Amino acid sequence: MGPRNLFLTNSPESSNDCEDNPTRNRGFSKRGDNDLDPDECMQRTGGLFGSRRPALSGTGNGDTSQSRSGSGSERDSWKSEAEGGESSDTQGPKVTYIPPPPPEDEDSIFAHYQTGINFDKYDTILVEVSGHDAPPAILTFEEANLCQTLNNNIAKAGYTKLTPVQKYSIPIILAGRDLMACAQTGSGKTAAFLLPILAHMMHDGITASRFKELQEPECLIVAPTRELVNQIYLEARKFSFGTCVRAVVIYGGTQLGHSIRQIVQGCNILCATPGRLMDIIGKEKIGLKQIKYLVLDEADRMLDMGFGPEMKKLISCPGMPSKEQRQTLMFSATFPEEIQRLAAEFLKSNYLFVAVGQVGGACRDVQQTVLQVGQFSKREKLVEILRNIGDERTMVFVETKKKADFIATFLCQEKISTTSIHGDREQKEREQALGDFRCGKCPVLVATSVAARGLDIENVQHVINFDLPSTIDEYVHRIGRTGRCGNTGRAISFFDLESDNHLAQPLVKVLTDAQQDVPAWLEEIAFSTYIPGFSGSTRGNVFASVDTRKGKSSLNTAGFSSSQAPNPVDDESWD
Ligand SMILES: Nc1ncnc2c1ncn2[C@@H]1O[C@H](COP(=O)(O)OP(=O)(O)OP(=O)(O)O)[C@@H](O)[C@H]1O
Repeated sequence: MGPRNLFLTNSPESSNDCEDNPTRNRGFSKRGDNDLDPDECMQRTGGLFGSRRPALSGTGNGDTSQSRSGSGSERDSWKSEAEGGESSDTQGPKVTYIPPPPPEDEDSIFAHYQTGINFDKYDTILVEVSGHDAPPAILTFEEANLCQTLNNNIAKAGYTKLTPVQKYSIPIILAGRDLMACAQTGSGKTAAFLLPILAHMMHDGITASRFKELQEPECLIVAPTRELVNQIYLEARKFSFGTCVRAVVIYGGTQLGHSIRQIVQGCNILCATPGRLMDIIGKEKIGLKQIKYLVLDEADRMLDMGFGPEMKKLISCPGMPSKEQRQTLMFSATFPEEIQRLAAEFLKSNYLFVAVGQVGGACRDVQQTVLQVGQFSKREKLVEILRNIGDERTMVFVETKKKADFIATFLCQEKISTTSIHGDREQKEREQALGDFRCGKCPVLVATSVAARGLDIENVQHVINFDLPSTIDEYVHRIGRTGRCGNTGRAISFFDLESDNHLAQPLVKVLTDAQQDVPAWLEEIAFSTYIPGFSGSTRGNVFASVDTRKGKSSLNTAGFSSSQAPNPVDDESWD
């Protein structure tokens, strides 16, 4: 395959890219910049430079002919989005992108990949449920007593056996309880909340219909990135196939009018990114009165200081039922303890906490390797590894959007077929990039943290951390793009002694807990880098972090959490 998707980075704007400035990356800026989902914010005000960047030249398939949006504006708060956001004619160019409609044919709707050789090993993972009066786990789909249509859809999706998080979460949700669930990446958390919610809706009936002027969905699912929210929507659409439940997705970077048109056609399950959701609420295009189920996927991310304020605004929006009157469900693979405490504000006091294996632990089906590679040797090493890998699908994570462009360009020049995804690309380009990667047209995807969480892409065999992320939780999510659903995968991380030492200790712990080899040099750095309160190796401690209501104060696998860790350079850690 020839080189594709060259994204040149030598425009004056990109060399001045403010988001590479560390002080702008953590939501502390004096300007009140809020480091929210650039997905949501960046295209609204036209960027720091007042307008979108000019089109960048490219080669290959020509999909770079789109102009790229500016970057600085992505720090704007949701309020300014809602007030003067995409829909505003006065601020920045209008977003006109209308995503292609989802597939209509049954084969595409139910297309799925095979579970891997380690799927059955899920059964050996320890599960802890805390909180009072938890209903017993179920062992089979039949025990869930779902309606025939749902059972048919489950079968068509290729699900024959429940994963642990499903065994425990489904009866809890069916019993009407609030839930915080933590389970390893790729272990089926999406179906764990979708199936029981759909079962409730089928049982209780739905009120929203296309004939109503104001759409009032019964279920609201929020997630941090556009691609993830779209993926959840496709899952909701799959499981609700043949029912009268209608799922809708709305996200930034697309035409606002398109989002509204989707909603007015009827909306029972609304999947949304926070910025677009607040826009639509602000425009009174949906009512929240009927919300019975509120789901925060990647909940720790949704509650951290990037999205947390928006989520608080969401639950205090006019019409939103109080936590006593709705069912609130939170899912993630990582759940720092201080975020768990914040979550209490959203949940009934008797919520249940399900921990499948180690909270924040890495998936054991991913073989993890950490290499000591200095900044200036990284490119050479990357090419060497990619040449060995051949055409196997690989995600390469870097720390900044600018670097994503740069590395993608570099790999294309090296004749390695590469595409890229990050928050400065137009939504159309992002979707094209993901599509090219999914179908194998471009086996290498260079990504920022925007692609770290939730994305479920078949056959990703390798994850390479060209740059390590600033937090260990982010590391766990990134490497979780491979080794999904019982399949095996490999993760290789470049550890730079100049910048990554703060990660040594939590990294050793994550490796140890996942029964991976720990390089002696890494252990040495870990021991010499003191982190107050870090409990060191806890191989024997299966639940290093648990339900915070138990009053334990041990750190989770992270040692750091996303809200407290130093975040020196990761310009999309808040995406
Ligand atoms: N019981 C099951 N049987 C077979 N496949 C399943 C089952 N449950 C989920 N899957 C499949 O496993 C894959 C991973 O599921 P999902 O994306 O929900 O994982 P996740 O736990 O949410 O991961 P992440 O933490 O990365 O968001 C999906 O392709 C999904 O369709």
